[in-house]
Amino acid sequence: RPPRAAISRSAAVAELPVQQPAKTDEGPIAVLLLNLGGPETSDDVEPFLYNLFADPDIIRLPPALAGLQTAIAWLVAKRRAPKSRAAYDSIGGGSPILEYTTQQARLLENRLGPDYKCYVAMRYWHPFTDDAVQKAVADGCTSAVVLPLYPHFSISTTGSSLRALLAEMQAKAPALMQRHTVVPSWQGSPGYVDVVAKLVAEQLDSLDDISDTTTVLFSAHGVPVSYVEEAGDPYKRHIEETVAKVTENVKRRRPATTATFELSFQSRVGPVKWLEPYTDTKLEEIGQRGCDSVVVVPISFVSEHIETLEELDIEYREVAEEAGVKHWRRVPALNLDEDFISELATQVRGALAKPVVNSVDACILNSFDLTETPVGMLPGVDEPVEFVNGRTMTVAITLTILFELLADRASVVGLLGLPV
Ligand SMILES: C=CC1=C(C)c2cc3[nH]c(cc4nc(cc5[nH]c(cc1n2)c(C)c5CCC(=O)O)C(CCC(=O)O)=C4C)c(C)c3C=C
Ligand SMILES: [Fe+2]
Repeated sequence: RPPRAAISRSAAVAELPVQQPAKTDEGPIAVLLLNLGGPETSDDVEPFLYNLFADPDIIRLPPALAGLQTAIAWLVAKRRAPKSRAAYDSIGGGSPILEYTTQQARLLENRLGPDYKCYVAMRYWHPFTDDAVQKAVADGCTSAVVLPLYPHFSISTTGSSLRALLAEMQAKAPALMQRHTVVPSWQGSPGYVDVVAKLVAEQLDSLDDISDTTTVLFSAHGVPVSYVEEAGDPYKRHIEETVAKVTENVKRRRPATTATFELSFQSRVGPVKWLEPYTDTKLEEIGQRGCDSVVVVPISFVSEHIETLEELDIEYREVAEEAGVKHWRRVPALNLDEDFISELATQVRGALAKPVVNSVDACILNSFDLTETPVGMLPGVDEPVEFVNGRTMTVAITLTILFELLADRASVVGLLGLPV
């Protein structure tokens, strides 16, 4: 993959929009809030996982295996579903991500006023990107601001969502295609840093009379190391920027604090190497070195969901306590915090005051070229890929069932390096 400076807009998208979105007599400005989505019920878990693993920006297969993407997604979703379902069951059967995102959209719309309408566009579960775009068109919106609810750019999150959005706008929303601007990432925005620091300081205060050996542990969702080292994903750099700025801000707010500040990565899936240190290993180390209190900060998430409510609050809390941590605090996600909603409004208004950044440029700014054939897709137009996928799916399902019958399947997924 070429270094960032070498990537330029391809001729195919040279005519993409440079028009600033604006309220027109025809309709309000759409604010498209991009997020991942999550299953609402136990029955949704497997199809949700299928949608996620069928995304070539999530499982980046070598070109030789590209035609197997859907079959592999089917296999991996099927195998992961029981574990995943149990996790969702432990937090009430589904993810609260839609509820929080819908409320965030409503509060943001109130904050922005009548010239704007906010729409939730989820990547892997309802309401999908196409639902959001269709709604905006039906409401008469002729321009849009695209705001990913991911402060840090990753190929696997914002990149993937922008790919889906671009395809949808190109096919069905020419006006929005002509007139949209994107906030590519907002990892260092003063308003964002400030609201996270405020929430961290509140948790530190709750430990004031109890402990003087506190570690503030920022825990970010991980990505495979290959995303950063081979594909040039800026995600790790973005996370590190936020952590440095929040740490500085907390120290300014609480100059007497003796806490130490560290970073780790959670939610690893599958056998490949992900960004390290892993949060569970880090928590063990913190307990073992005699630190008796920990403040965990879910740094890459803007609302509560499975990774905060189950992985951090249940699984990792237990790991920490077994390692000797006596006082566990978890900073809430940003959720409906008023300062956070103000920050979202600042991002929308800021985007309108700056030169237009269309979906392709937003990715190029982050070393990711949306106009290239995604890894995991065959070069060329979509149809042959679909055709190959359909055929190979049948063959692969048959092979999989044979494998299931004849072998320990862990060795099958291990061989392919797939997530389960
Ligand atoms: C916030 C940043 C996120 C990054 C980066 C990310 C990368 C990434 N995720 C997976 C695999 C899974 N993610 C799952 C759920 C999930 N992930 C994020 C965020 C990021 N993912 C969110 C907001 C959610 C939704 C949570 C919910 O409440 O529903 C899941 C499903 C849950 C599970 O079974 O663990 C999987 C699987 C990969 C492979 C990846 C990078 C390549
Ligand atoms: Fe994830």
